[in-house]
Amino acid sequence: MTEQDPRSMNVTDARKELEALQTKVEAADLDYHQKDAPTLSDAEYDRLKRRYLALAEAFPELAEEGTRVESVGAPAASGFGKIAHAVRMMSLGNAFEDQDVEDFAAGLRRYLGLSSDAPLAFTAEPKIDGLSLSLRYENGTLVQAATRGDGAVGENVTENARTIEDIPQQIIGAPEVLEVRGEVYMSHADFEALNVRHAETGGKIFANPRNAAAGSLRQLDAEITRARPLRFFAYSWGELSEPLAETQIDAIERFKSLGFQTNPLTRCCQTIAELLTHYHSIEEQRADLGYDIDGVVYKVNDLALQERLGFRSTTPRWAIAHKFPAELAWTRLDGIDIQVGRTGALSPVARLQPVTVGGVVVSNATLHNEDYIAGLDSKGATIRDGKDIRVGDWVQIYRAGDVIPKVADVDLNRRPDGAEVYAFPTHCPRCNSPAVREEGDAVRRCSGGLICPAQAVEKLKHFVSRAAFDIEGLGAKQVEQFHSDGWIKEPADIFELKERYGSGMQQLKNREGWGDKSATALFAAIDDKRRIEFARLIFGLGIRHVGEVAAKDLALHFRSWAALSEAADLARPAALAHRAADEAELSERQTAQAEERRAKISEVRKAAIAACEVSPDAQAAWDDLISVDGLGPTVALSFSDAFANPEERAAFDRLIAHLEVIEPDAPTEDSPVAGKTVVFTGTLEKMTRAEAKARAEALGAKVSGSVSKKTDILVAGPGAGSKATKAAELGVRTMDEDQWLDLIGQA
Ligand SMILES: NC(=O)c1ccc[n+]([C@@H]2O[C@H](COP(=O)([O-])OP(=O)(O)OC[C@H]3O[C@@H](n4cnc5c(N)ncnc54)[C@H](O)[C@@H]3O)[C@@H](O)[C@H]2O)c1
Ligand SMILES: [Zn+2]
Repeated sequence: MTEQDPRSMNVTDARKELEALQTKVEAADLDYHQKDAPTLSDAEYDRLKRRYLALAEAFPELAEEGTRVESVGAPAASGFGKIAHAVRMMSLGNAFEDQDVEDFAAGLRRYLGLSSDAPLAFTAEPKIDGLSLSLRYENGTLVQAATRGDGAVGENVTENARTIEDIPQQIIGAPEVLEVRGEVYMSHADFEALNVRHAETGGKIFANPRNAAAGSLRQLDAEITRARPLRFFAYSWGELSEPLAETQIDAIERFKSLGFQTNPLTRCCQTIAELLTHYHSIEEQRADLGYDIDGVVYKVNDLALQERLGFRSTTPRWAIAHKFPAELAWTRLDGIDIQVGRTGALSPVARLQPVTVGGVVVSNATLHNEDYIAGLDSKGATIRDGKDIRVGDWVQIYRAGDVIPKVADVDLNRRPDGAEVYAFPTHCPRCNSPAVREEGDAVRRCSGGLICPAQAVEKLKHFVSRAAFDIEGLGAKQVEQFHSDGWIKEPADIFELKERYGSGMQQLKNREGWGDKSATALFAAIDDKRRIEFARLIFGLGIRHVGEVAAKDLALHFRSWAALSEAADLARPAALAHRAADEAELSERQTAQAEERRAKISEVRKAAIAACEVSPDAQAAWDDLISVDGLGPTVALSFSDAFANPEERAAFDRLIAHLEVIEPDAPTEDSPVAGKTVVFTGTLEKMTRAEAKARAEALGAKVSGSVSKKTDILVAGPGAGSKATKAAELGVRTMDEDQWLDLIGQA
């Protein structure tokens, strides 16, 4: 089950998937939060939700079209009185890998303008798997208890909460108004005893302690709750008449002194390394705790910083839940399928005896590449103790977070007799062309080019994807259909669909899933894209290594198709010389002695280039090409290869004949910042970073991410850190946001 990268998706496919996800997530939310009877595993639910969020983020316009706006939990169930929370109750963002935690902390530092070595402490505490509850005390007396509900309005469970021993009815020395928040949960022992009792008396059997806790608290008759052994940990707060403390950890201490249970594994950590150590220590104690936890929650300790960081729509920016990894499972590898990608890459996929991993049935998993199967990493070092993977083997499947399941390990004890070493195909399984592996490339590629149907379909999918031509009504599925019918083989064919098959549009209208309206709409959408921005066109060609950024830079630099293809032609001899030099360098690397290597290599490169007798014009064109922002020799070479390939070039020409290219706006040359290198740092208040960059570039400035001697201007907002220091050292002109806007005449 592979998921398509949202960035390469078409709006039609995205809408469909979003709608399907929305229906599933909403149903699961109701089953879980309202009925306390989940119909999906948490891992599967999390996967759906993350996928939903990733798509909604990539296609904000779809989220605005009325698809589900993100929310917390589920609305309060009918039957309960409703309580509007004075301060919203939130969910938590998730981290799965250590890297996610590093990214989280780095993001906070950026947001706060803290340098990477400035102190930033966090609390770490178990994430209790129960349900959250908000308790309101006025003048020390418990007056109200509410569930989270949808975050804004919860269910009134005051009478139920009064039956829980861990929840004090009276507290002494508290602020006049104090809302204590925490988790209601049930211990393993109590959960089991409850189910045994219910089995005897014919009561409801709960699937897990969380459901039992939620089902027990959310009873219309509080006397039923009284008979259920619920517990409560305090970890947070809502409305307060005066501050509780200055730090998270002191606030927890304060709860403790007021008579609440707080989790004994709560710690304050000074570094990420400390957080991770504590995470692993909690993970080790997990089985012995006697209650369910599903991760560790990290919170910024300084409450003033929490305040500054604030909230996103449903989660605080200052906290994250570091979830425990999804389970592992063993199963049999029944076969290895080879998928062929857009650039011909052959990717091995494990076909598995279906197995449940973290609540999801997995029947496919990635095997990465040839070396991975053989037991090697990209540098040739052994992995899995050098064990290779063979068809028939028992393999361990690992699945965490959003990540596609992967084959992680092999059980040699269960290897069937006669299992053979896997021979990676040397020919493309789709077109039978030789599959070649170049020096330094981990991937073997089909050399069939345009004759390979697998590559052709992937290229077409790329062509209609969101960042390229983004043709409404023409998603991956339609492209596959049209290609298998022989209607479209290459991008140019899309623009001939109407002439070829459109007379009366009989053919299309008669197809299943199509009608008069959708066929007409499709042709209109195609016509709409006959005028296309230059950068989208370049990206849509699907040249290896030429991504969105390189395409934009090429478009800005060359401005017209004629100039672009002319540059490719002119630079070709120098590109070939560059390749010859690369090859010479590679063989030299294998022989030369370490000390002499550098000098030797540059000598060998020079000789290889000299042997190619590159004209000064060609050299200048090549130098120009690799100097295009962010391009460099690898991308430039791949670009040059594409244009020098006669079949590909002919396909480009056929496509261009249908198009009118919209050239990018010329940057202003007479602006005060034209040609200047600018760096933005700190918090910008009047524009986003992206806006600031776009405006500066439109005025002919170059925007860079780091301060160096080449920097002309540093625009520093509040919270600017090391960049401002460096600029001062180098004597770089520094100004604030207003001065900058003044300078560019946009104050
Ligand atoms: N299986 C299903 O069908 C299904 C459906 C909906 C939700 N879910 C589960 O619920 C989760 C989403 O629910 P969510 O929005 O409550 O998110 P969440 O449970 O992942 O995280 C937020 C919650 O963590 C709790 N929490 C526990 N310990 C905490 C601590 N020390 N500090 C702060 N908060 C703490 C709070 O109640 C808070 O509301 C999903 O990840 C999924 O696992 C499952
Ligand atoms: Zn092929």
